[in-house]
Amino acid sequence: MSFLKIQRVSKSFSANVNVLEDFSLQISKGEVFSLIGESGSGKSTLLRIIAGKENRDSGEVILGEVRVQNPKEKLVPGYDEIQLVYQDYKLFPNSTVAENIARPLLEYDKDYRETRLNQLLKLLNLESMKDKLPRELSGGQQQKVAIGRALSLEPSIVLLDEPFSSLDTIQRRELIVELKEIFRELEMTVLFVTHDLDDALQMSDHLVIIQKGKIIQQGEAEGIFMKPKSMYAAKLFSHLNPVPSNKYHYIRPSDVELYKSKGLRAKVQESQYLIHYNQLTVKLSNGDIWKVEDKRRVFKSGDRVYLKWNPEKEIELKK
Ligand SMILES: Nc1ncnc2c1ncn2[C@@H]1O[C@H](COP(=O)(O)OP(=O)(O)OP(=O)(O)O)[C@@H](O)[C@H]1O
Repeated sequence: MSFLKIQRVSKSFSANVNVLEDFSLQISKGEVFSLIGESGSGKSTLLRIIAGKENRDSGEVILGEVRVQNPKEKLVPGYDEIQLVYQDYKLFPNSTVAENIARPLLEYDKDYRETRLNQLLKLLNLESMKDKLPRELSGGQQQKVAIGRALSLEPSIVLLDEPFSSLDTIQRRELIVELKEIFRELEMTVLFVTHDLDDALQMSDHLVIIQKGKIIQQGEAEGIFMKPKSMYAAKLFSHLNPVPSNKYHYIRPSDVELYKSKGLRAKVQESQYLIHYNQLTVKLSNGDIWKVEDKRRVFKSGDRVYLKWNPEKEIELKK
């Protein structure tokens, strides 16, 4: 049964430009969804609307049994049970890790506050750092403290708005893996917004792809990879090579095999060393430029190469 229901939400900031258009999405309790879309596609606006921090023009957001009210309908906008964490979520610089995490609990009784704080420090593996100040921590640890603060009020949903984009790739990957485990343990419902497909996949198999304020596809990542419904969804995963014999068909570089004779003839224009293969830019006799993967690293610029692929791997895209 759906826990978060977003029903036909629309929002515009200026006339004739809808940032969100008739947007609907449902998430069950304990599910983690990754929402991916390019800059300006309406991701942050959506999260702010879900959190009750931005007025929607129409539509409803329901969490459990509760209708999320617009800020204009509420004296204090937002809800304790819906926590939004974003990139420049500021920690209090002169407060310790423990004080930062427990800050939202100041009105609760001392015993509960201490028990909850200790639970969170343990969960987030921050016990040894509880007396440190934010500036003594790495960027990843600081973001964990921010997540700890968001979790302190025992929210029923956490909305993450690119909270890791200031971290380097290694820190980011490690933090995502760690948080994923924590969310699983807490059976937390999470909506993670990013523009990076790798980050999205690290966090969850369930992708929601948005473009210009509308969902263009959602579901398991593998299904979208195999059967993307649009060029944008397809290209999130890899480059696409146009198949010469059918103007609606494309083949991914990883599905093309390379031979020294027999197949579709092409000439290597460039070879780029990448971690798992050399990426070749090749030119077909019809002038098309393809990207293919030379996994054995044998072809050089200027070489002839012959290409073959399984037609079942071709992706059909009509638009
Ligand atoms: N308060 C606002 N006033 C006017 N326009 C706004 C406001 N907030 C967002 N917008 C506009 O709405 C559109 C969507 O913005 P939003 O921040 O939701 O996108 P996003 O997908 O989160 O982008 P990014 O990945 O760059 O953060 C943008 O064109 C933005 O300029």
